[in-house]
Amino acid sequence: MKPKIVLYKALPEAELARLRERFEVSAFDGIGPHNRAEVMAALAEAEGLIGASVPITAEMLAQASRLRAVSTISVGIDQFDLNSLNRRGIALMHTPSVLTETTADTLFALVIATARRVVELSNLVRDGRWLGSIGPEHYGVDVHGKTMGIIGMGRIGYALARRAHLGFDMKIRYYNRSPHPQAEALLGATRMPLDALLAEADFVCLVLPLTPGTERFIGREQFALMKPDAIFINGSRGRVIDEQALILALQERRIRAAGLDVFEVEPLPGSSPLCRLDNAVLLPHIGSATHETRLAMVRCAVDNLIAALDGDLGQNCANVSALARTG
Ligand SMILES: NC(=O)C1=CN([C@@H]2O[C@H](COP(=O)(O)OP(=O)(O)OC[C@H]3O[C@@H](n4cnc5c(N)ncnc54)[C@H](O)[C@@H]3O)[C@@H](O)[C@H]2O)C=CC1
Ligand SMILES: O=C(O)C(=O)CO
Repeated sequence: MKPKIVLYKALPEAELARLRERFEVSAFDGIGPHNRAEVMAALAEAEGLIGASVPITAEMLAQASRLRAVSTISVGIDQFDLNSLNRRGIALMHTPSVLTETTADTLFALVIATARRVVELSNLVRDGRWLGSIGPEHYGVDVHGKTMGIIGMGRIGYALARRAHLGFDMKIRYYNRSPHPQAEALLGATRMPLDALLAEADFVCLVLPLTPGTERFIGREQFALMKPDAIFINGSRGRVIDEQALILALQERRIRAAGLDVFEVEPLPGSSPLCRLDNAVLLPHIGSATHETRLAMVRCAVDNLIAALDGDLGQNCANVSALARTG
C-alpha cells in the first residue's frame, strides 16, 4: 500500500502526478472552515504533508499522529509550530535557493519604485493629472552610488547586495548574526551594529526570517534612527516590524518612503492607512511569484517530500539540527 499524504495547495498536473505515483494523495486547495474537518480526518492517516501559505498549528499536528515529514513550498517556516515538529521528530523540508534570485529582483524593484516614485507618478499620468513639465515636487532621489543597509545577510540579502553593488555602485552595510566573508571580499560590504546601519543607510532593506527573536525587530526606536531621506524596504515578514510605527513614520514624513512586499495581516485590508500613503509602494507578497520560480519551488518541495519519506533529508531540511538532538 502507498503511504498517505495530505496536499493543501493546488499543484500543476505533472507535479501532482509525481506525488500520486508514490503516495495516496488527499488533495485540498487551501485549508479553511469549509474543509477543516475533512483535512483533519485525512491528516490523522497521513505520513506526509505538503503545501503553502496556511498556518499549520500545534492543534493540527496533534491530530497527525503518523506524520513523518512536512514539505512547505516556501523558504520561510514561520507558519509552523516548530516545537511540536521538533519534539516529535517530524522533518520540516523547505525550498531555499530556488527563489533567492527572483526575490532579490522583487526587492530591487521596490528600491527603484520607491526612490523614483514610480507608482505615484504612473498614477498621475493615468489620472490625467500630468499637466506640464514635472517639477521638484515630483522629483525622486538617486539609487546609484547610495548606501544600502541590509538587515539579514543570508541568501536573499547577499543576492540583493550583489545587484546593488555590482549593478548600481552602491556601498553595502549589513547587520547579521555572523559575518558574510564573501560579501565583504567581493562587494566590500561592512558588517556593523544595527543602530549604526540605521543611521547611515539611504536604503534599509529587511530580509530577516520571522522567529521569536526577530518579531517586531524594527519599531519606533529604529525608525527614529533612520535618516529623514531614508527608504525602508521589507521583504521578510510583516511581523518583523511594528507596522503601526512604520505608518506613523511615513505619515509624519520622518522617513522618505517604504516599499513593502509583506504585511502584519495578509491580504492587507484595503482599510489599512498604508493604502492611503503615496510614499508607500505596496506589493501583494510577490517576492518569488514568477512562473519559473513558483514552478521550481513546487518541484523542489515535491522532491523534498519524496526524499524525506525515503529517509533522506539532504540539504533542504530546516530542522535537521533539532532532529539530530531528539535522535
Ligand atoms: N517576500 C517574499 O516573497 C519572500 C520572503 N522571504 C523571507 O526572507 C527570509 C530570508 O530568506 P533567506 O535569505 O533565504 O534566509 P537565510 O536564512 O539565508 O538568511 C537569513 C539571515 O538572517 C540572519 N539572522 C536570522 N536571525 C537573526 C537575528 N536575530 N539577528 C541577526 N541576524 C539574523 C541569518 O544569520 C541569515 O544570514 C525568509 O525567512 C522569508 O521570511 C523569502 C522568500 C520570499
Ligand atoms: O518562500 C517564502 O518564504 C515566501 O515568502 C514566498 O515565496
